[in-house]
Amino acid sequence: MKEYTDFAKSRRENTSAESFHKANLILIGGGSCSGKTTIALAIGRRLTGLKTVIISQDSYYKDLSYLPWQERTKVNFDHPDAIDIDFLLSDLKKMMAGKPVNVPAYDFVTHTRQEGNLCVANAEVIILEGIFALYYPELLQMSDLKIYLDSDADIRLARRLQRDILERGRSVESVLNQYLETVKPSHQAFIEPTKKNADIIIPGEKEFDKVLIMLNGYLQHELLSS
Ligand SMILES: Nc1ncnc2c1ncn2[C@@H]1O[C@H](COP(=O)(O)OP(=O)(O)O)[C@@H](O)[C@H]1O
Ligand SMILES: O=c1ccn([C@@H]2O[C@H](COP(=O)(O)O)[C@@H](O)[C@H]2O)c(=O)[nH]1
Repeated sequence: MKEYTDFAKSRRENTSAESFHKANLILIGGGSCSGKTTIALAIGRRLTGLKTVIISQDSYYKDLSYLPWQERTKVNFDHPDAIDIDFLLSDLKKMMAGKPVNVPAYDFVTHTRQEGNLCVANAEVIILEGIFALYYPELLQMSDLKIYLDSDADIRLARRLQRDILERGRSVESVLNQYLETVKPSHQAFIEPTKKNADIIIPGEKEFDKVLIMLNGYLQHELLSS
């Protein structure tokens, strides 16, 4: 489960649900293990004065509980059809209108989605991170800022090997097979091309300090002065 943080006392906490202003949506796309979650959390921590929520697009993977186990493992999770985009858009629209939403929880071991325990309400800034965050046109249209994390494929694979074995119950063999069969070709076909939809492209292998100072200045100016 990714983090929800009420980073600061809301500047609009006395505002009634009916008169709630539209929340701002920041999209963070890029390849698997490019650093999307890391920078989302860092941006969120710096957005003082705004009630910020971080949503992982991974929470909206389609629930494969209807498939036999062997069939589930053959699914291409790096194809845009693997995401339940209608469900994600519906939840995001509610969140942006200030309405309460229970974000689902996705289990990478069983490839199933359950009811989650992350409840979002009255968010002022929504940060959505995911490999397809910059893919779907309707999502792009709803957003206020689009960021792409750009990391070399070999760095991403090294990070993914470590992460998937430690956190997602995979073996070295399964990570490498999945990478060569679906992750790498789908990255080239569907994810890398979304870079052109970004407002900012951030190198995902360096320290983010300078980028965060610049982004924070921009966001504080844009969001707090609106
Ligand atoms: N700029 C960076 N420098 C070094 N390690 C990083 C950097 N960004 C992310 N990582 C590490 O890479 C791994 C994957 O990062 P994460 O943010 O979870 O990627 P994503 O959300 O894109 O899949 C994590 O272990 C994280 O600590
Ligand atoms: O059941 C699943 C669902 C997804 N994946 C992989 O997850 C990554 C996306 O997550 P990141 O946190 O951005 O890395 C994607 O590349 C899928 O291959 C999975 O393995 N199993």
